[in-house]
Amino acid sequence: MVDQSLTSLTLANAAAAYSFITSFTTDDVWRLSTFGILSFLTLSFILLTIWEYQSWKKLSHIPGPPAAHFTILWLLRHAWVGNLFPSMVDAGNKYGDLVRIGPNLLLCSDPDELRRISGIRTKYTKGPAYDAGRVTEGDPHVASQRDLAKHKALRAKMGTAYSIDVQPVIDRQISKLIDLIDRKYATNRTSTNPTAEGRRNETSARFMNFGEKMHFYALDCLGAFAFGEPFGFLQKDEDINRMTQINDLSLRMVTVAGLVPWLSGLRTMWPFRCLVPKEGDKVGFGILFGFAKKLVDRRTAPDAKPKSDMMQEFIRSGMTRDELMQQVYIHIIAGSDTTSNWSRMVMLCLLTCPPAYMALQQEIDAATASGALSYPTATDSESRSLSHLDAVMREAMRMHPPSVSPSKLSPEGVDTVCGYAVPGGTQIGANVPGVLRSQAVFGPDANCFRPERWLEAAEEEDGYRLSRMKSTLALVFGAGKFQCMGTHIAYMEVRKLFVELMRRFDFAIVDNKRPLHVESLAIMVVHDFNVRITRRTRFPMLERRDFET
Ligand code: HEM
Repeated sequence: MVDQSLTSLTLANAAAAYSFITSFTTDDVWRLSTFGILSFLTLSFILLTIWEYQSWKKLSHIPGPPAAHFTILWLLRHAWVGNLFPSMVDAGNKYGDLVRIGPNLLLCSDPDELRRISGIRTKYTKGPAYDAGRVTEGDPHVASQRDLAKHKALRAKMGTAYSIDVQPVIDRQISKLIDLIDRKYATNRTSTNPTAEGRRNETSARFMNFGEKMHFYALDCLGAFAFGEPFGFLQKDEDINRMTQINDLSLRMVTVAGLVPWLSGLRTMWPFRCLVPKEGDKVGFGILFGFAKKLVDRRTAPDAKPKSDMMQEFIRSGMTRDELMQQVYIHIIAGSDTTSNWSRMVMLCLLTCPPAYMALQQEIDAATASGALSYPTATDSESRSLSHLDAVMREAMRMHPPSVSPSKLSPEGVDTVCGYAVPGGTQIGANVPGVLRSQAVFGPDANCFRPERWLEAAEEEDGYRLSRMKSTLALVFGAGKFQCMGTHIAYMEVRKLFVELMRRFDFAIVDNKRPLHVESLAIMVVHDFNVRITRRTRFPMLERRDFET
């Protein structure tokens, strides 16, 4: 009975509602929907304003470009057009040691603060920008690992691999490069060939893309000391599977994803996941996945013969299969663009500064003549004794750092950075390009490429200035618990390479007006760095037996 009356009541209500709705005219519907949309927009606007105000207020006491207080677009614009490092230097010069460059992003140019932020006992963690460096889902590689405990454990497992002797394999890649240059790109300064055609062939202006060859060299070194064999870039003298080309193209997206961290999350969603490299791709990074899988399968097979490379040490340290695969990715990402950029900038600085070029050549010639440098490749300790080479390498890196580290995340509570209160959860980036132009550390001519500053500082008795210059430059490799693990390897690769290049060849710029094209992203990208190479007569080239073992 009760049920029946309820049903009739509900039906009566529904009928009333229906007749109410059907009594609406088109105008009523139009007015109602306009009202709904306007209310929604007003509410969204109010919430957005409150959110913007709170986010602005949080760091409003820290100076910076006005637009950067409200939006990351200021920084994105500089990154997108490949002008990231110069804009960082400018911001530091204009606004001081701590600058607000985004609603929740600060840029610090004080070397002591940067060392503290990354120090061994720091409570700062890796910020969300590190997610942009992740290659696959699952556990990240060491560089993208943001969990401090997991990061520490992974670094500990990796430690011994970095103490293996990488010198012999680096020597072989240097010899391959020298041989390639000699066979394919170098010409003679003069020729005694009896025919005009012969003379032209021996002296005509061929040129080599130095930037590209440096990438080949760095990748082959990595392949050889990390995974037991070079990738073969130098041997084939070609961009195998367009690896370097696609790498360069992807760096713009990686930089943008580092500045707008939520973009990294999109790669797992449709339709973006279709664009992400995957195993089975015929070109680019996808090839890496297949390579990593095959390599790890081969090296962990029960009948695998142990090798003396880093991978063997990683296996010995008890890494899981996934961790071993991640090692392949991180080494290729961390160790190839960076080192090749350094070599490129050393060459650029030498070519555009004749006194430095001549002084270095004389130093290497004198050491060769006195028997202080071995043949066919000088040892690392012999190369270390070349003080001018050391000064040129450091000065080139100071003027043109190869990369910048992603920003760190401040701990809970309030920290004081450069005298400003910084609330927890704020991202702080290192203005390394700016720090390296510090007049307080490097002198009033810090904007000038002048390797002599390192030699002068080395002559001072107390050693204070030199040690301050060195520790400030070292920030290029990060600091403390986040510091680069391959610093000594990068130094060795570049130092040894330049001894052998400079004693065998002379180099000259091809396009004097624009020697190269640089895109300043989170990692510098270099295009069209063409050089002309002539053989020097003083020093013998290589025999094939010198490197085909
Ligand atoms: C000129 C050459 C190089 C430069 C400028 C450079 C720079 C850097 C920077 C800035 C970081 C991040 C630091 C941070 O998170 O604060 C890093 C991390 C790393 N680099 Fe390098 N790097 C170079 C060469 C290499 C090489 C040759 C290798 C390997 C053979 C390597 C292996 C690593 C690894 C494994 C990490 C991750 C460290 C961690 O997160 O604990 N790097 N590097």
